[in-house]
Amino acid sequence: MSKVRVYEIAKQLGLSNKELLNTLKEFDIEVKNHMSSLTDEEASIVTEYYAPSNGENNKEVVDTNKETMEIEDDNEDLDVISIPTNVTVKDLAERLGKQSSDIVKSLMLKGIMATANQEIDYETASSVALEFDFLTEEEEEKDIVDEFFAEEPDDEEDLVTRSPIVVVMGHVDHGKTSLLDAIRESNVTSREAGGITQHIGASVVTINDNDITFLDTPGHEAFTAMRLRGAMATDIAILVVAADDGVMPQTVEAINHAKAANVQIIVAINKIDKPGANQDRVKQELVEYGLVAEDWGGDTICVPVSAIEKTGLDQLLEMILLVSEMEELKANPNKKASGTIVEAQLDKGRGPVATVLIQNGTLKVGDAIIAGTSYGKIRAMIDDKGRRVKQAGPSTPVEILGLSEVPVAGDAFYTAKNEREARHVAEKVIRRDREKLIQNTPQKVTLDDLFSQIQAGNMKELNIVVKADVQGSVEAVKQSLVKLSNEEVMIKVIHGGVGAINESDVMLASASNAIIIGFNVRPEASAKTVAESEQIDIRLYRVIYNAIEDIEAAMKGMLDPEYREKVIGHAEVRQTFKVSSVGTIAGSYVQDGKFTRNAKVRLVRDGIVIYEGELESLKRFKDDVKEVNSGYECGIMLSKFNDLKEGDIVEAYIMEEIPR
Ligand SMILES: Nc1nc2c(ncn2[C@@H]2O[C@H](COP(=O)(O)OP(=O)(O)OP(=O)(O)O)[C@@H](O)[C@H]2O)c(=O)[nH]1
Repeated sequence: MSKVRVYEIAKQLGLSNKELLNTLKEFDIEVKNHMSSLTDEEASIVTEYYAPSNGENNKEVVDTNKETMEIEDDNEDLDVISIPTNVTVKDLAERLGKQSSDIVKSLMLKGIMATANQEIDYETASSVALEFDFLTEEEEEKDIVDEFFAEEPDDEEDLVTRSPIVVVMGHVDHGKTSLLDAIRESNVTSREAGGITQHIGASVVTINDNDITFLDTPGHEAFTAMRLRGAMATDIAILVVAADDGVMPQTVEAINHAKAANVQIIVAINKIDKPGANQDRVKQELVEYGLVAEDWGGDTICVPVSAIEKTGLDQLLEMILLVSEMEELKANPNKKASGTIVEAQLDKGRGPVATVLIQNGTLKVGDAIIAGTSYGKIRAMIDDKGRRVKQAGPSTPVEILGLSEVPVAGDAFYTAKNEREARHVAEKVIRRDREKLIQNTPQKVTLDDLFSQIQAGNMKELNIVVKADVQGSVEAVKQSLVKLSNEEVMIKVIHGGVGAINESDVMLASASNAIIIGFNVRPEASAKTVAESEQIDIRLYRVIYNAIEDIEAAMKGMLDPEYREKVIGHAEVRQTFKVSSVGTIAGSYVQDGKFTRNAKVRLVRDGIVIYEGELESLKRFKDDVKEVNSGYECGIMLSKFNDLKEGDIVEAYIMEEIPR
């Protein structure tokens, strides 16, 4: 029985595939799509249906039928390609082996204007393909991003032991950097001369033929930043505690961070060479935090060391190996590599440079990788000893060149089949990120919507710019704010400075999606304009406590100021008159907005607020008035404040209810 395809008959009858498919349905002829075949009998049913009723035309129908069958023979030569439900003109062109311009032209003839990057639907794509003698079938829809990132579990027999990845944490000045340096140096001298360590963000130390990978950035901040991005790149945390100082606030933080991340802790009791060193006190204090030393009956390994005198280092390294052996750290070196970006920056000469830590598989020069929205083919790889390498296996850190842009530290990286796939996935990720952003973050972060953003998982880091009248306040605010960080959101003061809030503060806030907090300072006029257009939340306070309270409340979704101040005008003091028994009257000029008698006011001198209160009186010439508009002069007296000077700015504001 000969067969003919639906689209062929549609073409013969001058119908769209859809129309014909509908008709077939009416005749109860079951077909899946326009690629489906019809029997002669089925074909003649529809051709007859569409044929004019006179005899001549009937003959034509028969002829048509014949011609259709001839076409079928031609079909044997036609290639079939699969295309997705929605395909870009460019992608279709690639699949057809044509130029995008050929497709654009063909679409144009159909009355469809489309650019190379525009998507067209399956029907349209299919009709274009036909013109280039290609039959199409619809590709099953798959989320290529999900599919790409879905990792296949490894078979037990493919797994081999890998070396541990270690981070050093502890309180400031307890010797994290010194200890790392000492470990690296002692390791270098044990090798032949010339093995100079290259700073790539992580380094490999060898002891008794076993490797240990150390992340170079000490401290739990970097570690937590990575963890917040979902990267779990460390196996063991070395908690450095100075024997002369004991457990301090950041020691406790480090313990908590390591515990939260389920990372094994090894305690290095450092500075044992110092006269005030007291190891027992350290062990005693650690008990409070659930770390009981082995010689005290617990299971926490404590190693006494001196980074300065380089004692205890080998023992520490051996303990790391012991713990990693117990942990049975494994990976499969025989597959495409995946891991974490440890560090990344833009190098003037070499372009985007990133240090990656391979966690599974083997990375090779020439591999195409994707990390966040960055992708590319690896041009070169350099290890921590500064040597060029061709490939790197699990637990190895290498610096790589060849990425399209600088990835974010903490991002995971994956290997693609080729550069084309890497680009394709990156583009999809970018598009998806953008859609997500548009969907979930209609605007920049504000304290009012902080809670909902945290809940939606969009906010993992609240960036803050702090401006204050004196350096002391900047520091105080910084410290108290950072302490508010919790499991869900990390508060980061990205910039702190003295003086009025200026345009560059706002630009910085905009670029880093930050909010601005000001203490006893005001935004400059230009900063305000930019802040409005960029939708940057600027919060002004006179008391640090209030700021802490607000942010804390916002993080819990309980921010309550139902009123928000609205600045209604500014006036510049041009002349002052002292009137005995009354006080100082400021002859002022309303620069913008207006002044109303019942408005609240603040006096700003060089961007610093020096008074906040009420208007004592508002006059035009000798008369009391209810309001003065911009462009007019007026006399202003402040309630219980007389220290007005020429050039001061009086800001008028009202408290306005904000709709929730
Ligand atoms: N006596 C003695 N001093 C040490 C030892 N280890 C570090 N120090 C000193 O302690 C100070 C702080 O050491 P760092 O290595 O900078 O400490 P850190 O923990 O990395 O400090 P931050 O990076 O600022 O958090 C330096 O002056 C070191 O010389 C030690 O074993 N013995």
